[in-house]
Amino acid sequence: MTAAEMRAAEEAVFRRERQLDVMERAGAAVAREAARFATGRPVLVVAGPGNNGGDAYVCARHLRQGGLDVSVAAMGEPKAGAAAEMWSRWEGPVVSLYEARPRPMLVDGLFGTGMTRPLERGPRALLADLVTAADFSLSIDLPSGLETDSGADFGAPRVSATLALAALKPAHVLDAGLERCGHVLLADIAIPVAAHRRAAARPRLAPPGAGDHKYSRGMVVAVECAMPGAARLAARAAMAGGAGYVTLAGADPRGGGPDALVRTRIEAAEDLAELLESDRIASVVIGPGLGRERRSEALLKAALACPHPLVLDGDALTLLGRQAGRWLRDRRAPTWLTPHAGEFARMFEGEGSKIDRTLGLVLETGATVLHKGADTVIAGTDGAVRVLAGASPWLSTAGTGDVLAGLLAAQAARGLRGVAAAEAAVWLHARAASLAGPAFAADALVDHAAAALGECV
Ligand SMILES: NC(=O)C1=CN([C@@H]2O[C@H](COP(=O)(O)OP(=O)(O)OC[C@H]3O[C@@H](n4cnc5c(N)ncnc54)[C@H](O)[C@@H]3O)[C@@H](O)[C@H]2O)[C@H](O)CC1
Ligand SMILES: [K+]
Repeated sequence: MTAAEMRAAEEAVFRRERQLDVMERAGAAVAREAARFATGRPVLVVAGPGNNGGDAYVCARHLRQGGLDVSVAAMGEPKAGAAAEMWSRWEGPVVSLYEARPRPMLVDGLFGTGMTRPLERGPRALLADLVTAADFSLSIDLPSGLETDSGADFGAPRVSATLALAALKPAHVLDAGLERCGHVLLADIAIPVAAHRRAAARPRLAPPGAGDHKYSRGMVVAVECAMPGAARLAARAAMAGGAGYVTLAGADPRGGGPDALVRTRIEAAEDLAELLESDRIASVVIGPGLGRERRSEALLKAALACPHPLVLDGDALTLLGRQAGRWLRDRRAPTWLTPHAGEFARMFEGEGSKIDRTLGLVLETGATVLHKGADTVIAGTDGAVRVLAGASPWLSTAGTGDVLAGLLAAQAARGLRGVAAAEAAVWLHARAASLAGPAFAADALVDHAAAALGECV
C-alpha cells in the first residue's frame, strides 16, 4: 500500500479507535520483534519527530519493561498528538542523535511513511554509523530514508530487518528498498487493508487430466530468427513449463534441440502467417533472438496479426519501441510484454515508481506487462499488480529472459490469462533459479523448471 492508502486505512480505524491505542499496538509489535532479535543485549532506540518516532518510544518502553537495557536517542521532539504523548510516557533519558552511542541492537524509528525528502547529510551519516556498529538493526515500518511509494533512495542505511506495519509498502520490494530493508517482516496491527497489489505467490496449477492430450495441454509456437539459441531456450522452457506440444518455427530445419521439439520450416513471413492460421495453436512467443533485421520485422508483423495469445519479448519489444501502443492497441487476443529496464525505456517513458510506469505501459498497449529486474513488476489491464522481489541474483545472466518468455508462453497455452499467467511464469522462473543454485547457465534453469512446476500441482 502507498503512503496515502496507508493513511486512509489508518484514518478509517481512527473513526472508531483512539490513535494512541493503534500506536500502542504498533510499538508493542515492534518491541516483540526487537526483543526476539536483541536476545538480552543492550538496545539503542532512535526516534524521529513523527509517528514513526511515536512507535519507537512505545517500543523502548516495552523493551525496558521486559527487562532490557534501553537507551533512546532522538532527532527532534514530537510536537503534538499521539507521538508527543508516547514521548512523555517514556520515563528514561533521551539524548540527541548526535550524542548517541552505538549499542549491539539498534531500533530505527526516525522516519517511516512520512518521508517526503532525502535525509540530510548529518543524520544520514549518524544513522549509517549506528547501524554499522550494531550487531543487529531493526527498522520500524521502513528503513529511515526511503521514499515509501517508489523505494527510491533518500539516504537509508541497509538494516538487518524491517518490520512493515499493517501492509507492505512499495519501498519494501522496489528499487533501493529491495536491498536496504534486509529481511522484511510484516506485523498485523489490526488495520484492515484491501490491496490490489500483492507479492507474487506460488501458483496453483492443474495437472493434466485423464482426458488430456498434447493439443489440449496447449501447443506453443516459438519463432526463431537471428540467434537460434535464444528461441531454442524459450521453446525448451515452454516444454518444461507444461505445454503439451512445442514447435520451433525457423529457417533451419536441422538446428539442435531436444528430440521432442518439433521444427517447422518457415522461410518468409508469409510462411509464418500461414502456420499461425492453425487453430490448434494455443500461444505464440516471438522476440528471443529475433534480431532487428527486415526479416525480423516482417516475422513480428505476422505474429502480431495472428489470432492467438502472444508473448512479445526481447527484440520484438525493441522493434515495437515507441510505436508499441499503436501496434498493440487493436490486438484482440491476449498479449504479454516482458521488457527488462532497457527495453521498457525504449517503449515507454512514464513517471513515478516502477509500478506506476508499468501500469502506464499497460494503459498504452492494452497488454499485460511483465517488467523484469531484481524487482519484477507485473501489471494487468484490470489494474492488478504483482511484485516479485528477492529472486536469485544469479539470474543476471544471458538467456534467462528467453527462458521466462517460454515459461510464460506455456502458461498462456495452458489457458492462464493476464496477470495470472505472468505471475505463474515469474514464480516458476524464480523457483527454478533457486533450485539451480549459484552460477548457473540459462540452460540449467530449464532443467529445474519441471521440478518447480511439480511444487505447484
Ligand atoms: N498514524 C498513526 O497513528 C500511526 C502511524 N504509524 C507510524 O507512523 C509512521 C508515519 O508517521 P508520520 O508521522 O506520518 O511520518 P514520519 O514519522 O515518517 O515522519 C515524520 C515527519 O518528518 C518530516 N520529514 C520528512 N522527511 C524528512 C527529512 N528528510 N528530514 C527531516 N524531516 C523529515 C515530515 O514532515 C513528517 O511529518 C508510519 O511509518 C508508522 O511507523 C503506526 O504504525 C500506527 C499508528
Ligand atoms: K524507520
